[in-house]
Amino acid sequence: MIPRLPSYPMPQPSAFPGNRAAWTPDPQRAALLVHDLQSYFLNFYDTTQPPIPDLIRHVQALLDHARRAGIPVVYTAQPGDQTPADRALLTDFWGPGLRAEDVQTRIHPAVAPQPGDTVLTKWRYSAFKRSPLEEQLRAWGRDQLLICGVYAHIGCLLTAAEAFMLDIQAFLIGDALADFSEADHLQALRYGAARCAQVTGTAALLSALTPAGAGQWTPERLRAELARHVDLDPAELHDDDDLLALGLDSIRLMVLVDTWQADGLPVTYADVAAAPTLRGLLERIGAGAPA
Ligand SMILES: O=C(O)C1=CC=C[C@H](O)[C@H]1O
Ligand SMILES: CC(=O)C(=O)O
Repeated sequence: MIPRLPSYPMPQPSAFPGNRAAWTPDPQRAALLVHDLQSYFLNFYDTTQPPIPDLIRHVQALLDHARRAGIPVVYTAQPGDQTPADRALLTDFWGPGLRAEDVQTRIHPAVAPQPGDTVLTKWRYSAFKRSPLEEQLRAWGRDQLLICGVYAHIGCLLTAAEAFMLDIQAFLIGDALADFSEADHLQALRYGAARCAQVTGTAALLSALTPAGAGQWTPERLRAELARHVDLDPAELHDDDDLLALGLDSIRLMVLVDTWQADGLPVTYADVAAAPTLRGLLERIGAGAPA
């Protein structure tokens, strides 16, 4: 009952509507919602064509950052073979829905849940309906919901609207959504920005979620700082050298971790002790492999 969905260019932040609210995403208040990115819903697109590759790439970036920053990740996924009683009026609009086959119900493998993520069963357009989402957010002490996934003008927008009515600040990540058409996508963003949500883009959101000091710890600065503490010239410190074996003592390591944490880096002493190399540290803070 869902039509074949056309390719259209992923809306760019320059085309996003102006926001009525002025909410600031906060890594201590936010949870990331990956909305219904199941193969069933994506397979109505040619997933090799826009907007899907951008959608997947942006959701991957959001997931990587959220998991590194300790922002809870929540997925919603509809069950297959829903009974008529469970599905109720959805059947009148969308037919019987997903079959209970992994090839339909699975979250797209490129953005699959990982240990520590939360996966909620989705029963209605809004992710809050017949779900513990609200209770879970309250339990986490989080009142911001960062929304990505499909479909923008249906479940993503209505979840944002219900969040708004629950006094939860909803952020529609405009270039990490997909919809039935470009017009539907843009209309969802316009409605959200004007009535119930903050519209943002992936890059701007990730920047806003990255504490100010974090960007100061470039790979080069980290290499120089670590080399200094093991009496080496930076060029002599190799990416996979064991820093503890080179003489970095535990007290010094704790001081370094305190400094990095104060600058907003999502790194703990245990992280470094588990992978005491420059490469391990850079991967942990999301700076990728050393230059
Ligand atoms: O089959 C369904 O349940 C649906 C199809 C398309 C969009 C709706 O949000 C979803 O409920
Ligand atoms: C995909 C879907 O279930 C929704 O948009 O609500």
